[in-house]
Amino acid sequence: MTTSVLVLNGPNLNLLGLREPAIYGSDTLGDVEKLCRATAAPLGLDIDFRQSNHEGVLVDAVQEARTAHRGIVINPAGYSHTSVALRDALAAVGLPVVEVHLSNIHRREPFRHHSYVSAVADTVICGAGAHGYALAVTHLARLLDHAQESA
Ligand SMILES: O=C(O)[C@]1(O)C=C(c2cccc(Sc3ccccc3)c2)[C@@H](O)[C@H](O)C1
Repeated sequence: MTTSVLVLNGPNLNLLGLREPAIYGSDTLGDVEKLCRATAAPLGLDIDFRQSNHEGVLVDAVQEARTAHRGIVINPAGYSHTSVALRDALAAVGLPVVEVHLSNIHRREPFRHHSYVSAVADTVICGAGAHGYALAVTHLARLLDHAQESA
């Protein structure tokens, strides 16, 4: 049975690759999606890859994942630093969560150093660019394998 995971992307990531390549790299979000799918397939994972600029749409996607998916990779983008609602949704669904940031948020402006999501994430990966998504998918598979072992 194939295991399905949600890869959820926050605001403005649909514009990825167009500007600030020194910070976010030159990959587009489409490139990131292809990388996630190529990483997931040999691990027996299916990917539901989504992006929204709207906080409520992201909250709805997290809530839907409770019954539709086994785990979540999330780049909350700007909502990392502001959204208690997104944090609460992730805590409520009780799925394994890997938070990913393309940039090293701890080496940027102070307002980016805190993420509300990190307090409810199992793992946080930041500063590895698009490769961070491959690391996140790989690690989520490991978390799920462990969950199966302990079940
Ligand atoms: O590093 C990240 O992935 C991050 O999550 C992503 C963010 C982000 C914010 C706005 C746009 C983009 S992508 C982009 C960058 C430049 C031009 C167009 C799109 C990413 C930041 O809000 C976060 O602080 C950090």
